[in-house]
Amino acid sequence: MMIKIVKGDQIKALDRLHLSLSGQSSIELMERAAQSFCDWFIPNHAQTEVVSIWCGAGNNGGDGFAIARILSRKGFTVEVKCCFENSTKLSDDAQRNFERLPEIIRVRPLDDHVNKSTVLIDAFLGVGFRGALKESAVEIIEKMNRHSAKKISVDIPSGLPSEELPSGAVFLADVTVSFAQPKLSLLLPENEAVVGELVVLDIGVFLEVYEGFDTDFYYITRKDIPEKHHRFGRFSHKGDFGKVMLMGGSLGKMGAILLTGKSALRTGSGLLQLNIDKDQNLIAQVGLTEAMTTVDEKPDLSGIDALGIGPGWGTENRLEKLEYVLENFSRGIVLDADALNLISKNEKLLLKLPANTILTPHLKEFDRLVGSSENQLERWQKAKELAMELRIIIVLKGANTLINLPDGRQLFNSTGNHYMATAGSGDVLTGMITSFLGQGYSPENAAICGVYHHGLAGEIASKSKRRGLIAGDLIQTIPDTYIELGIK
Ligand SMILES: NC(=O)C1=CN([C@@H]2O[C@H](COP(=O)(O)OP(=O)(O)OC[C@H]3O[C@@H](n4cnc5c(N)ncnc54)[C@H](OP(=O)(O)O)[C@@H]3O)[C@@H](O)[C@H]2O)[C@@H](O)CC1
Ligand SMILES: Nc1ncnc2c1ncn2[C@@H]1O[C@H](COP(=O)(O)OP(=O)(O)O)[C@@H](O)[C@H]1O
Ligand SMILES: [K+]
Repeated sequence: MMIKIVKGDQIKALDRLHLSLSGQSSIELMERAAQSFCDWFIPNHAQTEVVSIWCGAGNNGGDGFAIARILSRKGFTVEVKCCFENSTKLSDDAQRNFERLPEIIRVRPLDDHVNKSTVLIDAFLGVGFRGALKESAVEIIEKMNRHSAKKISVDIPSGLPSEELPSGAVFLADVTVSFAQPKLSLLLPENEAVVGELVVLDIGVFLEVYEGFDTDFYYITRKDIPEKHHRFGRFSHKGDFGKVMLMGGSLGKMGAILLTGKSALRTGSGLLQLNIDKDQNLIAQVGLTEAMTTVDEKPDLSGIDALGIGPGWGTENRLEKLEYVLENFSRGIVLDADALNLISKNEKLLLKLPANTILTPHLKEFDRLVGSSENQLERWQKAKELAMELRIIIVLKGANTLINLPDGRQLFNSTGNHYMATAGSGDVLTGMITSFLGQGYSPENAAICGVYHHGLAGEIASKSKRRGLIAGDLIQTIPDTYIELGIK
């Protein structure tokens, strides 16, 4: 069961369902949210001198009061800024946490001046924000934005609607710490300057409660992954781990297909065959000693469990070969890079794609396939429609890669970071997804596991490599992702 991205105006109903199933009270859930926030905050902000928490009258403000109490008890100097006229306006749970503020915390009324703080926490407006901002709220948001402190939003930046772009003043966060599930607007690239870094914290909402909510958007988390993996036994042999063929590379671009090949092997493929141009054979054989090569225009596809096509391939004189493959192989295909560009130039190929073919376009490749979009919401919609129409899987790459399934579900990935925006990173992903297909995973699970492990490899590798991360580091780190997830 995967977390759904429930709409902002349904979150109250989601909470109620969780509370009735879990027997928890709403104030306990708020405490859990505040505690999760502090568990994330404390190790990351040990040097902070003053934390200024701007609290509204609703439950977002309630979270802020609870966070203030917890941080103060942990030794932080905390001040609370009241972003409401008087405390009679507070929601019940906000009121209770307001009353529990320790005396040591300085509580400043709306019109009071604010200290120079090192961190400003925005607990003014959360998912309860509706309609146009009141003038008084605009002023508060502008005041917060003028502050030079590091800015962190609780749940969602104040003034940002849950599913759209902001239409007026909005808090500009360096980091947004969202509870239970990311709100859809936090995943829009257009909102990057508003949201900053995105952190999503598990606050223990029961997975069962998501079932009744109507949305096609899901969020892939760590919990979803282990059960999707195959188990291999003591007597497993290399045939069980699958035989994959990769087609790609061309003069000057052999690196791409070698990266894809190494990635497939590191992901666990038992046998790898590279189908490359004859004059590049030596490079392939030397570059990847574990692989076999073929140079046939129409290679023998019998016995192949999965095919990955496109990295470094070029589009010149490839059409016939791609048609040959699409007509003669349907066991599991991943199309990337130049295979996608070839389709863009020959749209009729789209109709030849076997059901469940996996396409892995980045935004530009996707736009070349279907035409440009005004914004990301429109692009997501087009990806969903195309996946449904052709019964294929479209992996729309980027931060929070979106997997579009033939049944209309759209799954956002939660792993990865911007250090992965480096040449060849996509080639590595193609190798991983093809490898999982070859190991007998369903196309849906191959896409999910590929995307999740790829992002996780990026997270692990970037701990020591940061902006020096290269695609080869991702490949070397793939085995660590299995260790991290406890998968044998
Ligand atoms: N499971 C979870 O996710 C959990 C969620 N939790 C937390 O609850 C939060 C949601 O709380 P919520 O529903 O009380 O609403 P919230 O965001 O505080 O906003 C209400 C305030 O906004 C104001 N306001 C509204 N529109 C406005 C406008 N246009 N212009 C100006 N003001 C406007 C409105 O004022 P009013 O209109 O009533 O005068 C009222 O004061 C959620 O984001 C998360 O932080 C956790 O505690 C527990 C687990
Ligand atoms: N900012 C980012 N956050 C997370 N992942 C990213 C980010 N930028 C790129 N990636 C990932 O890196 C990969 C880049 O793929 P692609 O653009 O095809 O690279 P290349 O063509 O160089 O191989 C994709 O899997 C994408 O999801
Ligand atoms: K907020």
